[in-house]
Amino acid sequence: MIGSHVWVEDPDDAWLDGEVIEINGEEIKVKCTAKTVVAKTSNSYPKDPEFPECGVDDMTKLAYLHEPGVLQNLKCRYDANEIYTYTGGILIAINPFKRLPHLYDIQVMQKYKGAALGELSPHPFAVADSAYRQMINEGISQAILVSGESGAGKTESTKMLMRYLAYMGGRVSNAEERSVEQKVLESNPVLEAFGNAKTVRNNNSSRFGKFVEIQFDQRGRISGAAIRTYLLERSRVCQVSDPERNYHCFYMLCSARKEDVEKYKLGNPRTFHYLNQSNCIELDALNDSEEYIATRRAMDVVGISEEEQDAIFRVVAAILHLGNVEFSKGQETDASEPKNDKSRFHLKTAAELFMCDEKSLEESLCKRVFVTRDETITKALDPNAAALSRDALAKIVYSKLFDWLVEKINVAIGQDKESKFLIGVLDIYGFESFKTNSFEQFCINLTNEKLQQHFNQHVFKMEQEEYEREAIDWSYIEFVDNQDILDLIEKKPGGIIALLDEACMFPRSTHETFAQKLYQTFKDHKRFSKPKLSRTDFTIYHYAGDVTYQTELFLDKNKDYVVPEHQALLAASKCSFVSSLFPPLPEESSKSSKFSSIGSGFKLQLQSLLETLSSTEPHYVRCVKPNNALKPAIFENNNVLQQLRCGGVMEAIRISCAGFPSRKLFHEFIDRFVILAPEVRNKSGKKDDIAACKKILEKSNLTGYQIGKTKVFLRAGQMAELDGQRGEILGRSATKIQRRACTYMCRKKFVLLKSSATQIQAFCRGQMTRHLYEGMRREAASLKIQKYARRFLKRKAYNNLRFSAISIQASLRALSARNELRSRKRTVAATVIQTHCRRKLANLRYRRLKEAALIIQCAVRGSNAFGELVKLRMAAKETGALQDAKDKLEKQVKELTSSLQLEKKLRVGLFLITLLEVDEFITFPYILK
Ligand SMILES: Nc1ncnc2c1ncn2[C@@H]1O[C@H](COP(=O)(O)OP(=O)(O)OP(=O)(O)O)[C@@H](O)[C@H]1O
Repeated sequence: MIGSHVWVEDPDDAWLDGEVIEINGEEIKVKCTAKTVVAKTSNSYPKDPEFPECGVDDMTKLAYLHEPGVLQNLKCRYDANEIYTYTGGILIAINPFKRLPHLYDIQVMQKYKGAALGELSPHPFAVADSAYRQMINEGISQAILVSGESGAGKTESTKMLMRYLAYMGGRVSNAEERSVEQKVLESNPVLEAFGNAKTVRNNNSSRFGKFVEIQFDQRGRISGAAIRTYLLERSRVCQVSDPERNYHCFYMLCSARKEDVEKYKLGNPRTFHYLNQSNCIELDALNDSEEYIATRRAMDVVGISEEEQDAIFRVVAAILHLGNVEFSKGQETDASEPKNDKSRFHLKTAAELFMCDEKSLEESLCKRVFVTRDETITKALDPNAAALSRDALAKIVYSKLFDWLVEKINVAIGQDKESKFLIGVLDIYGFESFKTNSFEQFCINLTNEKLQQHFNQHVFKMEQEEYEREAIDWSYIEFVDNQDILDLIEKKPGGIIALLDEACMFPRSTHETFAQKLYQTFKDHKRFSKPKLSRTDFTIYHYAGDVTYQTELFLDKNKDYVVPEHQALLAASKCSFVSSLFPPLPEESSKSSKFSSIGSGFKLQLQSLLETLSSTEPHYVRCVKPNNALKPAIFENNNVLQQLRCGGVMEAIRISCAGFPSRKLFHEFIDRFVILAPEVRNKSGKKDDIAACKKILEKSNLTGYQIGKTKVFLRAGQMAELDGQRGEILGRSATKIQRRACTYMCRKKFVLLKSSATQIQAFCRGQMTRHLYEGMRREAASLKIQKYARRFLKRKAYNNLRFSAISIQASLRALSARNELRSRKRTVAATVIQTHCRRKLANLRYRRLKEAALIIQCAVRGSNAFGELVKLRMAAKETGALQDAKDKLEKQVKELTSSLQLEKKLRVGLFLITLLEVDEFITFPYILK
């Protein structure tokens, strides 16, 4: 319809959404954001107008379930850092390529503990929890299969699953002895150092498959564990393409502490042929010297002794030196010998490190011994063959070393043979299709075909078989069965592996003859083809896509036999560790064919793995790599879609939604959901069971379910719906029980508190009364004391006052007596003084009077004399008798005054002068003489 919104296919972006602007018969024109696209109506899908902004956490909840809808959902969740999404029971994990620590901390684990799958956001913890609970509740072993292409995040997801299982089933370990789960988790760095390498697809790619089996005891506690590894990529030891790296341990050892580097005669990794074939030596995010220390620490933890560690790294160093031994033509025809001194040095060092004989090492590389019925022939190898022999030795030693490590870790962890259940976690390489695909890809893809079949069987095939068995009404759901591909590869006789083994056993076979044989045998097989332009390649139409394999190295890589010369050489090593890697072969196998097939061995390993898996309840985690740049926040639609298709996720969604993904046996169903219709309880018999199930389903208002012969079949989401209703009722009941329990407990507490309170009160009151009484007593006592004190004080004050009064009186009396005495004395004294004074005054007056009388007398006499004098003077003057008169006067004055004091003399003088107006000049000299 014009104006409606649809999804249309696009070669670049897989799916584009836009508005229909034109319809021409079978074709529609759609206006998308960046361009206008013309597409077939059949290739377009309607867009959900009410698509939730943050998507849905389970694809089966999508209203419009189609490829673009799934993609849109994953993309919008990925953009919001929601990297996990369910597809029914499958967990899709999209690699965030950035750390999201908040998703994995201990609080998150606590949250997921016991929560039903789907109750919380999708998470590996939820998958692990569901597996753990199923194991405990139903007593069935579980398996969690983690798959995805290289770099999709399988190993990281596996670590999360293991951490959660360790959290749930872990024991409290003491400080000295580490628990099983700790040992399992701590063995990771060792396995990663020796089994991981940088590839184009992943900087820390596991180059081996891993199945960790965690064993539990009856009580659900971890009691043991075992690690099984699959098909380590051996060729990497001697062949590295740019920009990849060899196994991490080689670079770590070259960056080890100085004394180790010197001990193993190592140095710059670029000087070693096995490392310098690629330009990539260092990794940004990986510090090799720190990793070396971490690896040694992890080795300590898993119980690898110091001597063993030394031997392990000696072997690693020996491999590097071995790789530097080059060969040139020897003196004999077709013979070879170490090329130069440098090669000889490395050969000698390798022999020293392996602790074997140098000459024997050289011979084991440059010669082959053939034992025929009649004689033993020694054949020299040409330089090329010698180099191949050298590489074969390096590879076999490394792979034996890796196997030894795995075995050692297993011994250190310890298995519980008595264990009742297990949870296996499978972290195995995903489907691979490169430009050149060799034997490794062939084996890896076989694994994925096998696992896909397991998945098919579980999700689809068993589903359909069950529907038929249960005789329920279902429309036939087609699914892609890959049994024919498995037959093509592993059928015995006649499958590709069988033909390869055959070719390996015929000395004259080459990869060309092998390819021809394949073409002949499978020319009509619909899953096999011969590429037109190639004479030795073959293509298999795998479930996940077509892969063309190059057969060149198939024969070599399939041969898993230790060259007897190498075996003999290293078995004779003086180092017990090295010789233990090559224990003597049993008589039989050394006599019979030296060949054993890696392909067949691997096939058997897979068979055993699948047997284990089929005895477990599987859970699936599909890891998806959103881009090839290994960068965060880039979501490449085409890339993701391809992986979803390969992982069978799209098919699973389709089937899951179309069929009945949830089912339960009647009694299980009733046990679980009887709470929804309690009235059906206590009825027995099959008929009753069916009626009870129907009743429960009716009451829960579900439609579209089916009742089989023994089970109830539910459509996608219905189990969750029932669980939700059950949860609600249980929740309500729990609240009721809680309420009762709370009331009971509160009451009990209350009564206890009340009686305690009464007791306390009584006690307090008693105490208080006593205190009061004592207080009062104390008060009374204090009043008495006060009274006495007051009395005492009053008395004391009275006494003081009395005493003071007496003393004052006494002192006053004394004072007045004294004063009286004094006044009397003073009166007497005054009288005496008065008398004395009067006497003195009288005396004085008398004297003065006397003096005055005298003076007056004098004066009178003087004036008389003076008068006489004046008369005399005048007479003298007249008579001349003045002088006589004068003398006379003077004499008289002298006489008069001589007895006088100076003052009186002066007064007389003055008197004379003033009264008598005597010339002072005359008077004074006389007077004063
Ligand atoms: N959940 C995650 N959170 C953060 N980073 C992750 C997560 N999952 C994966 N990665 C990143 O992606 C890288 C590749 O992941 P991982 O090694 O688990 O891939 P893989 O699928 O095991 O690859 P291979 O098959 O090559 O071993 C990790 O080194 C890590 O950087």
